[in-house]
Amino acid sequence: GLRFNTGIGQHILKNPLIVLSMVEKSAIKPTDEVLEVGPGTGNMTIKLLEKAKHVTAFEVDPRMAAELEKRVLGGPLNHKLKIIRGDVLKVDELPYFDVCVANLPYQISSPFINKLLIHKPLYRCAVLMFQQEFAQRLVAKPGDKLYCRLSLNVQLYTKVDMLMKVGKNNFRPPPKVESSVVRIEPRFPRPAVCFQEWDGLVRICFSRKNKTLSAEFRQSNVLEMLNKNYATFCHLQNKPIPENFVIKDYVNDILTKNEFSNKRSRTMDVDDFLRLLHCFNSAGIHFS
Ligand SMILES: C[S@@+](CC[C@H](N)C(=O)[O-])C[C@H]1O[C@@H](n2cnc3c(N)ncnc32)[C@H](O)[C@@H]1O
Repeated sequence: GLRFNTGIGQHILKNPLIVLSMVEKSAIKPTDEVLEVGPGTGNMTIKLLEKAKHVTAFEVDPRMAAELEKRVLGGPLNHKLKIIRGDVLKVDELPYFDVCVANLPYQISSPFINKLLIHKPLYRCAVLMFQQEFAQRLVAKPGDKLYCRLSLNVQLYTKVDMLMKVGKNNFRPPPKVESSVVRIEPRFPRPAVCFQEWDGLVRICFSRKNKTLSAEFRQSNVLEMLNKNYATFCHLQNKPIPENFVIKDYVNDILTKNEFSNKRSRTMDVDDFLRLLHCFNSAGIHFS
């Protein structure tokens, strides 16, 4: 048998009920193009192929890719499968897909989510397995202990739901921590916000997340950056920087005027952050 390399997240789902449940939750139609990341030996791939029109599977381990190929070769599902041998993170853009289903290697959770967030073509949903705590951060709401920058970035572009917890003994070899499956559905229309600006703001607001916004924006490194960006902004607009301009007071005025100074980032939702970003940007304050 194959030896599993846990260094690249090889924990094979051995419980067929979990595989079936993930496939069922993804509600694949016979016309769907499916993207799978890390098919491994193909336990889930076979089920996806039975439901979908076509499956594209990225697999970085050539031994696994060979195993999967052997499994479908000569069978009725073979023509529906395209195996891409390589690292899914190394492609500039993900291929087109209607549904993405993956028992992801945990090492690539964050970078893969980021790839999904910048993926512009509209897809129906992604049903993904993560480490439990990572999944809880994705779905966390304002006030929750795990609410963080990741929650906001994901919830800006998508609606995320927790589907099920999956104990470690459903995998071979069992990982160290529990897992969870989430369902991600892109928001339509896609919010028309500059992601660099958005993420720049959220990053500052969560740098000391239990403080008030006015405290977050009193940090000298933050003020220095905003001052530099403001100078660039004025230069690009061909406007002189106002005489006696003090970034600290300017930022504080914006926060106060818009009733944000005493708010705390951990209680603010996506719409609050969008409004805050708009207040700053329309006053010439930029985060990227
Ligand atoms: C958690 S296993 C899942 C295997 C199978 N889908 C299952 O559920 O039983 C993760 C798989 O992803 C592959 N993998 C790891 N990093 C990858 C990457 N960057 N791109 C593509 N595949 C990767 C591993 O070789 C492994 O087969």
